[in-house]
Amino acid sequence: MSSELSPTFIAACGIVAGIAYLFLLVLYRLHFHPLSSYPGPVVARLSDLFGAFYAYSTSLHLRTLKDHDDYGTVIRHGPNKLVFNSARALRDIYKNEQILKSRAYLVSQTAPGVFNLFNARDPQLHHEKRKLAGRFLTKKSIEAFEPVMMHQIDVFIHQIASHCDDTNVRPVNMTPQTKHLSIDIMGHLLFNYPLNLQTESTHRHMSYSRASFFFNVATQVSSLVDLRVWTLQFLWSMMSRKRYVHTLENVIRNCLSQGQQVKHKLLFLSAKSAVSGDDTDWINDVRTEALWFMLAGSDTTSTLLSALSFYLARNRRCYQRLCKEIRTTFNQDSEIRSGARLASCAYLRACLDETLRMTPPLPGTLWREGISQSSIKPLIVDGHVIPKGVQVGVNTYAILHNEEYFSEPFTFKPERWLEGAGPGEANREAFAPFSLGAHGCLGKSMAYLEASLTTAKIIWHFDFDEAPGMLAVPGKKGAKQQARNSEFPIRDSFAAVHDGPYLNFRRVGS
Ligand code: HEM
Repeated sequence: MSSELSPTFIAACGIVAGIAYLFLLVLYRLHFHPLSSYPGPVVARLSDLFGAFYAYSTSLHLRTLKDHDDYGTVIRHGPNKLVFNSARALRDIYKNEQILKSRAYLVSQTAPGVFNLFNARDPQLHHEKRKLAGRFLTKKSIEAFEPVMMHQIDVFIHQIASHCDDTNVRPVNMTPQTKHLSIDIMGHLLFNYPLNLQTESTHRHMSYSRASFFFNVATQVSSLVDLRVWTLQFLWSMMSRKRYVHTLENVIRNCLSQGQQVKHKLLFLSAKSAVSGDDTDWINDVRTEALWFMLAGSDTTSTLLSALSFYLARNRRCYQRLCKEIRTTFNQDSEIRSGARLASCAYLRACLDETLRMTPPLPGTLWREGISQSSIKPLIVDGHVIPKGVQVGVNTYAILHNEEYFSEPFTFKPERWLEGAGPGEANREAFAPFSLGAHGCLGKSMAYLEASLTTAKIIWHFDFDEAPGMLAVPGKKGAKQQARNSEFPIRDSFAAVHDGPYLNFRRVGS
């Protein structure tokens, strides 16, 4: 008899060992894991692939809302993940110095050891980067930038006007229109560079980046970070990254060739001070920052503007009230700018906030985890002691539809944001579409200004309503559910993805 084991025997042992391992893992995760007492879908309690699947199908926000309805305020949405649905958890997680962005954010690294503002987890490094970038988003800097932004908004108004002259009335698809506007504005903010998506087709590929989709799928499986190959550099080289990155690189090189003054403008994206035209490291550094900055500042504002136009087209009472406010506050187009008059438009601000509530541009769960060294003080979220290594978060879409904080959450009611709104008043403590704390949105003031000016100008120049039969409803199950609830249909790709609405515009008084 041969002493060697047969390959069949080895394979059989391997299979048995594999099955035994899986069986023990299932047993452990369901019954002995520190989070085993938390409710949630069985598949989510067993594997991160649950989140990855729903992220892939771009409906994770809807699934999370449903799971809160089915299982309660705190749910287990991965073997090591808890999602909360309370205002207290928002504060405990996002305004907590003991908490960092989850390691999962590192999937957006383009090379080991290279970090940008978005994925810098080290508090010191993040603070330094935020300080550099923040200099260009202070109140004073935004005021100085306003004329440039205004010029782009005027181009936008001109584009809409070209759709409604007497001989050529065509519906406007607000999604690409607002994307082109917001990317053009970001091009000027970051590089003082005219990308001109509004008027030319050359750079329009920039409005189709799939970076945030891959980021969203990958961050659901945080163990992928350990593989280090799962970086967006790798993913983008497979997908559309090349064109986007090349465009950014060309823009940066072009700016550098224009001289020292422009270099200083660009410097805010890099902590390095020595800059020369052929400094490849510096260019890579700036490019990595610029990529996420660009996405952060353009996809989001475009969602806000598209969704608001959808809600106004569908809710005519709100539309009439906003028209009255804008057309009585401003006597002419040139009066529409930042200042006391714009600030007095309380209903405009209420419409923006209600849109951000119903259609948050970043609708998902922003994962965080405790600092690993903080072993002395246990991490507590909404009264729950969080074991080490567990990721926590509040799902933005779910909390903004939580009936406890916002009555009739699927109804567009800007009035809930007005002072003295009474019993139905919105709960501001549960309102964080820009997130909170050290990693909260750096461009919040700019986003409100851009959206306020654009909306005020649209309303001042045009009347609009939805183009018959054309209002976009992408054919996804989740989107249908939203449409039933009279919501602007979005897909969750970290940043919201959408199409439409299609609107018919007429010049006021015509
Ligand atoms: C309606 C518009 C916007 C919304 C709803 C929004 C929302 C957010 C949210 C939720 C975050 C946190 C992301 C996370 O924790 O992973 C964030 C971060 C950020 N946003 Fe915005 N944003 C908007 C517009 C803008 C604009 C216009 C800019 C730039 C001009 C901008 C720049 C940034 C930056 C730089 C960060 C990273 C901050 C940090 O990590 O310290 N955002 N934004």
